[in-house]
Amino acid sequence: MLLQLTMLGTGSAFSKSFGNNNALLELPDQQKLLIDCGHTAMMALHQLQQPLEQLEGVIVTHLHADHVGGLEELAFRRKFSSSAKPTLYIADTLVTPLWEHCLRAGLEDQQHRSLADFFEVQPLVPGTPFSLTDGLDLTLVHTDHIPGKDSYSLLWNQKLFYSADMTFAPDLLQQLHQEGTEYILHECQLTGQGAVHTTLDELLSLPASIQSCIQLMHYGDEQPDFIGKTGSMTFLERGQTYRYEI
Ligand SMILES: Nc1ccn([C@@H]2O[C@@H]3COP(=O)(O)O[C@H]3[C@H]2O)c(=O)n1
Ligand SMILES: [Zn+2]
Ligand SMILES: [Zn+2]
Repeated sequence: MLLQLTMLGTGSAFSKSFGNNNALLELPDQQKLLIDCGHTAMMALHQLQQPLEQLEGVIVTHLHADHVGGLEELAFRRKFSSSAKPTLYIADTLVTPLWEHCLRAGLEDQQHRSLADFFEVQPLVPGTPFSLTDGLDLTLVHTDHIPGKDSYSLLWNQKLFYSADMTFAPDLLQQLHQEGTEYILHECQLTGQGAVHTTLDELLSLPASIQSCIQLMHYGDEQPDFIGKTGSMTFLERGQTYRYEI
């Protein structure tokens, strides 16, 4: 099964150079899904000349603006075009907070009173594989990010791990590696203490066999200073397409 991932952006939350860390995923059955939809996602799709009408859906990892800030525009533009509602794949724990705390103020009117007026909502049970299409399972893995806020990483067929935002979890990465995960797309804070993110120094402390599986994303604008300083780990780049056999 070949997964094709185009990075809409690879930057940290406040990056001005790399855009929000969001991706366009293309499945073997031609379905196109967004992985997160931050406030720069709509511009990134426009620049890639990717029509919104061709998106089947969006997967949401957690409720920060660099991951959900573009959902209002997506919802409005799909509502007022003739295309079908996009499917929203989201942890069951985040369905109500997404509407009540993020989207309701902008989207609600007398005719549109819930998330289901804009999206086909597909709640996912964290830890339970969900079959997206024949031969492709997505599992949400609850990972630590902001204390008290639910946040999820994505595991595809046990082979590809997409961290989204998380603090360093060496035991999880070790376990995934032992269970056959071949690709780890990991967020990376390049400077400072890793209070709510994983730092480059933490990733560099991992065994070499795990580092060789890692591609770095969600990095700050200082990234050019770190080229050549990440061991065998490479940087994912904005606008580039990557292919993973999983
Ligand atoms: N407790 C917190 C909460 C937020 N933040 C910063 O805000 C950003 C929100 O998006 P992010 O990509 O999760 O990165 C967060 C931190 O930069 C932070 O540094 N500490
Ligand atoms: Zn983020
Ligand atoms: Zn976050």
